Amino acid sequence: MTTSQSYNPYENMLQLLDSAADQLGLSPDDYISLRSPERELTVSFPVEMDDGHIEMFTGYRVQHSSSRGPCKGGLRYAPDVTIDEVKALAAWMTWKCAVVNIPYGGAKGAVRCDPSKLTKKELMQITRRYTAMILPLIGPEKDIPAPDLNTNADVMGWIMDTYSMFKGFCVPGVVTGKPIEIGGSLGRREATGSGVAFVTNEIAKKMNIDLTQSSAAIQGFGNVGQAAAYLLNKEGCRIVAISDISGSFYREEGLNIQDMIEYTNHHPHHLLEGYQAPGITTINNQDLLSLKVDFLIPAAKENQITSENAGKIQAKAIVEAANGPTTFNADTILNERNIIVVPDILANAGGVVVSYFEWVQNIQSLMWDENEVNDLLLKIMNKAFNEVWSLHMKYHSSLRMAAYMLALNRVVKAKKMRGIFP
Ligand SMILES: NC(=O)c1ccc[n+]([C@@H]2O[C@H](COP(=O)([O-])OP(=O)(O)OC[C@H]3O[C@@H](n4cnc5c(N)ncnc54)[C@H](O)[C@@H]3O)[C@@H](O)[C@H]2O)c1
Repeated sequence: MTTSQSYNPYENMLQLLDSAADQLGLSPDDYISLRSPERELTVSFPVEMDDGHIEMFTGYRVQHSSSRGPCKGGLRYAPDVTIDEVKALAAWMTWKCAVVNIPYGGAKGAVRCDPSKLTKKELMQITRRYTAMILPLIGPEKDIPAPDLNTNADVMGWIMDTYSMFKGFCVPGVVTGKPIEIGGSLGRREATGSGVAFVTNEIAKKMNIDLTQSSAAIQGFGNVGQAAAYLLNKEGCRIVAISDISGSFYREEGLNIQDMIEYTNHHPHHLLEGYQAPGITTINNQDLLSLKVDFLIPAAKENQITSENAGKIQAKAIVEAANGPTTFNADTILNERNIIVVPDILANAGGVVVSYFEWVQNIQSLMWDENEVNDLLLKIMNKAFNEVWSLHMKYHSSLRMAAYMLALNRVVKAKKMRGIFP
């Protein structure tokens, strides 16, 4: 990872927000309240570990905006997560939900912990206690968590159960990304990757790149990276490089994605660590980012494409599957170098769109089939992509700026219609 000492994701988000507001000709009064989150909660709590000792954990839940509906956003587990990271991620959720025009605001949560060093029981205790601590903030009408880095359907199931125990009845709509058996939606697990594959297809068409003759490098091989790799590969794109936290794997003729997914399924921490196959070489994680490919897909975490490595990128387009992988300064360099960036708030919105479908099914006690889910997902992603593209053409702006303008305009309109309380 390229870590610039001064990098602050929230500052990064504010720079973009101010630029978009400027382009839209908004006055500070129109959007000043969007420069700060509506609510921030920091919690500290003890957990009895398997060996009997007590360990303290810190968690966060930040609600950036509820102007367009209940707050919505993932929960991440990471040892180095900061409140500014969570604040930025919460704001990105507000913009993302507005870009795809679903009736949510933005939120995000985190617990400072390293799941690779925890047993399943410890992870469950942490999740249950964290849920209890943030209980007053969450609920189907208030704020609905979902999976993010290092969290998954199991974690969502424990949150749903803990919340339901406090309420005294089953409340599936309190989280999305749950196991199917307890109210999860068909298609949710692959949804973010499906959206990434969809926008990669669309941008390929705009760039006159034949997807079946194209190549891609993917950083990150978790929930999102795996689904994106699988779907793009299925459509004929050659995935030449994939990395995870354990290393990067390269094969010019293309990697066997199914084999790699199966390998991670059997690894205790779902990693590619030790993966071997004919023709595969290992490369440096940084070198993956500068490979000569059609599409570079960062699907790991924020702050990966920085002013230090943006000049070395050789991909024709970057499709941001991760949240915030590109810094503000790196974005300027990429624009100057005419490298197209499909921004995170559009590219990875498939997950929250199907989370929305899951919530709709939960509150109506309905179950949609997978085709219904996928058809509606593609319809929404298609509309959002075209709206962003139209603004990009109209204002000769980057796709990121166009997406921010689309989102900000929607949120500001909602705020104006509601007025200021009291
Ligand atoms: N899960 C979702 O539905 C969803 C939706 C929208 C956006 N996102 C974003 O997508 C990104 C990935 O989320 P996820 O749910 O797939 O997480 P995950 O924990 O399932 O996977 C993350 C992957 O990134 C790898 N990784 C971490 N640091 C790395 C590094 N320095 N170099 C290379 N690989 C590294 C990990 O080993 C893992 O393979 C995050 O930015 C997340 O916020 C996720």
